[in-house]
Amino acid sequence: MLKVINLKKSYGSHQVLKGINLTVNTGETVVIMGPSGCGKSTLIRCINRLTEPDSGEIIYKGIPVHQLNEKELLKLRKDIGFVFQNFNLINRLTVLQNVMLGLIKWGLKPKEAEERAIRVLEQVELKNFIHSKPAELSGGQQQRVAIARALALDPDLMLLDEPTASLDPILVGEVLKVMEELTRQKDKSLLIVTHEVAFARRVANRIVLMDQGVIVEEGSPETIFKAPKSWVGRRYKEMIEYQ
Ligand SMILES: Nc1ncnc2c1ncn2[C@@H]1O[C@H](COP(=O)(O)OP(=O)(O)OP(=O)(O)O)[C@@H](O)[C@H]1O
Repeated sequence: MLKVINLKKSYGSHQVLKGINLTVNTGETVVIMGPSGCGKSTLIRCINRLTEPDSGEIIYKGIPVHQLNEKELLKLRKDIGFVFQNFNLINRLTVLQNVMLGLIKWGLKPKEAEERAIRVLEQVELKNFIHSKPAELSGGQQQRVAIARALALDPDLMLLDEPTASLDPILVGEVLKVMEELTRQKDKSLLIVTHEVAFARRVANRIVLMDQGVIVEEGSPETIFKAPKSWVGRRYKEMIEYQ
């Protein structure tokens, strides 16, 4: 589904990604973890070129994403959903309109777009809020709208960049629950950046640990959390034991 080869990115003299190699298979849930500032967000944003990598290859379903022009990229982003840390909803539109917007842009008739939007909003348990404005919702609800918006386009790959990072701890669970549902859809591949260790252990097929711009370890949750090889892995093992 996705293959990243020797991806590099620098900001000035700071090399944030130092040659990342990563694959995500069809239907797989891959979780990226690592200390703050190690390059997780930069990596996930480079995959659909919200951030431009300096060099390396990104191959999605055989398409060389690193070589696409703007127009081709827009088309690709329909098939690769992205959920940001801070929701990025449009405040003057209702929840329903926020979800419908992308569908209409992609050519659905308003009626079809509305039906599809309502269906995905039901899926994230927000049916009763479709006519609310984002500002009237809690952070957890807003993030679920953002997930619904990405889901509505029926992407084969979803990239989620710390979707619970800006939430009150009490609201984190409701978003994790929706994400866990997504991992059960066998036709969708997920690449998730998160600090939620217990969640990662439960849903990941594979965990990728990063430190200072490199992948230091990857493997199944059992391997990583039972017998980690890297210091990052050992830290997460301690966190699990402490919980
Ligand atoms: N647009 C930018 N300009 C300059 N430096 C940047 C930019 N974006 C990220 N960086 C730097 O790149 C490094 C990696 O950032 P990144 O956001 O990828 O880390 P992260 O692992 O996702 O961290 P966190 O878990 O805190 O979100 C950091 O040192 C950050 O300051």
